[in-house]
Amino acid sequence: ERRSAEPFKIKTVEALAMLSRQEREEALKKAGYNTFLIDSSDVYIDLLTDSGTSAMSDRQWGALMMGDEAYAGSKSWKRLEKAVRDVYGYKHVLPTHQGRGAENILSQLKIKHGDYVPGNMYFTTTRAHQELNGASFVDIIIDEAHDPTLEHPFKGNIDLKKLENLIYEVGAEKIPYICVAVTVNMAGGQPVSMKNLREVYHFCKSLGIDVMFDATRCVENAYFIKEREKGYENKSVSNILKEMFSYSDGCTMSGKKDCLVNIGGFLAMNDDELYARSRELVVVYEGMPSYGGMAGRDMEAMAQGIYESVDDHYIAHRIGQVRYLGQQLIDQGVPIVRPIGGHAVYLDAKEFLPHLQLEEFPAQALAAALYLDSGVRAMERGIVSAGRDQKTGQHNKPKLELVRLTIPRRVYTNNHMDVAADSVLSLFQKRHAINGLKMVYEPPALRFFNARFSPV
Ligand SMILES: CC1=C(O)/C(=C\N=C(/Cc2ccc(O)c(F)c2)C(=O)O)C(COP(=O)(O)O)=CN1
Repeated sequence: ERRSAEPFKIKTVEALAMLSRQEREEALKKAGYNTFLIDSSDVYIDLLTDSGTSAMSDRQWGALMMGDEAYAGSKSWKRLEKAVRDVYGYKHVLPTHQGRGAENILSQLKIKHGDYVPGNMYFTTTRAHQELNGASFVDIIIDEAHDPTLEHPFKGNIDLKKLENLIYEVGAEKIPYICVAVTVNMAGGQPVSMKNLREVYHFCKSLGIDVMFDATRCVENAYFIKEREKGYENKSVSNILKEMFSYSDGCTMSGKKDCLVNIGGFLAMNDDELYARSRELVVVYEGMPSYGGMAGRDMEAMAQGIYESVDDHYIAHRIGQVRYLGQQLIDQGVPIVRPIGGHAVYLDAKEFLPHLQLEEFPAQALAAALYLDSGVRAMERGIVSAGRDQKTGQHNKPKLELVRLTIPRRVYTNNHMDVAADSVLSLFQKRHAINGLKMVYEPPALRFFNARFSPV
């Protein structure tokens, strides 16, 4: 089969930091063995996140010059509003500075104290806003999602039985909406099938429960439906996306991922009343409903990015590059979450470092070892990120103890993927020599951002 290449060429480059091992050791110590605290200037290949780190296109950079910075009624807002309606199909949209801006407004408007918000696996900021408004998050993802080795094509699916049980237990009136993440970040960038979206939507509507998507990586989800779900192989990604969103009442969106921008987001919905109330809160938290925490130029870039994100050649390459890295590791027997996700390759740190207890923070230790070995920066997505149980104060112990190698969009070449793969492989061969960490500073909330560790 003929090999393929990027559907774009490079026009601008940024020099990367080529540090010595000694310099990396110093940087790691300074960062308290927490990759979040390493300076970007000390990072060679930055796989911490795909959030806000993607490359913009020439048309997006050009659009910046068109930014209409009018305080009200900005032309740039009109273009962004049209792009959201065109691509996602919602009636109403409100701009926010990024995803959690939308989560804040939605949670405040929809949640009453004592409510339950079921969803397919937690996400840190999403759950934080639900809890801040008095709700309890309830995980209703299928059991398979918690097994990193299972090759289920749609691990992000919702278990309707779990949803029914929760409704039976607490009553539909205690469930203001369910949050459907497309794809599921903490499960390894795993998609939800169209069949599941359709079933969940019709079931919830029959009980008067709203369905709100966390749409952050929805184009990647659409691509997996095209690849894996019968009847969609000949549909365009933009076509599949429109159908996906028809099974929702609204969504929060972090534009920093699939919308190909460095800042931006939105809250969208079909309900007029929710829209009217959201407009008021946007003024309180984000600015006018015609800029929502973004400059006009940011809105231009995001409008253009939304259209580019559903280009079939672009998304095929994007998913293909993540798969290119993941497959190399699978071929060498390195334990990673299967199937390979849409935006990242997730190392199964529990399998990788079976000699470490969870309390020695295996994923944190592996991410630190990876940076030291090659300057590749990854993100801990395990017991540290899971934080402590609000009631017992004990560590939450998620089944998945992962190191996320997150691939920014249109930034790195496959040579960078090879460097990352070689580094992971080299550590895998010496995995027994990797020691655990102890937490020497634990912040009170969302500890993973600022916690500090030292080698045991
Ligand atoms: C599925 C989903 C996200 O992935 C997401 C963000 N994601 C990040 C950044 C991040 C966020 C929280 C962390 O604990 C973290 F360590 C990393 C990420 O890297 O994956 C947001 C929030 O969107 P905002 O970032 O635009 O506000 C909502 N929903």
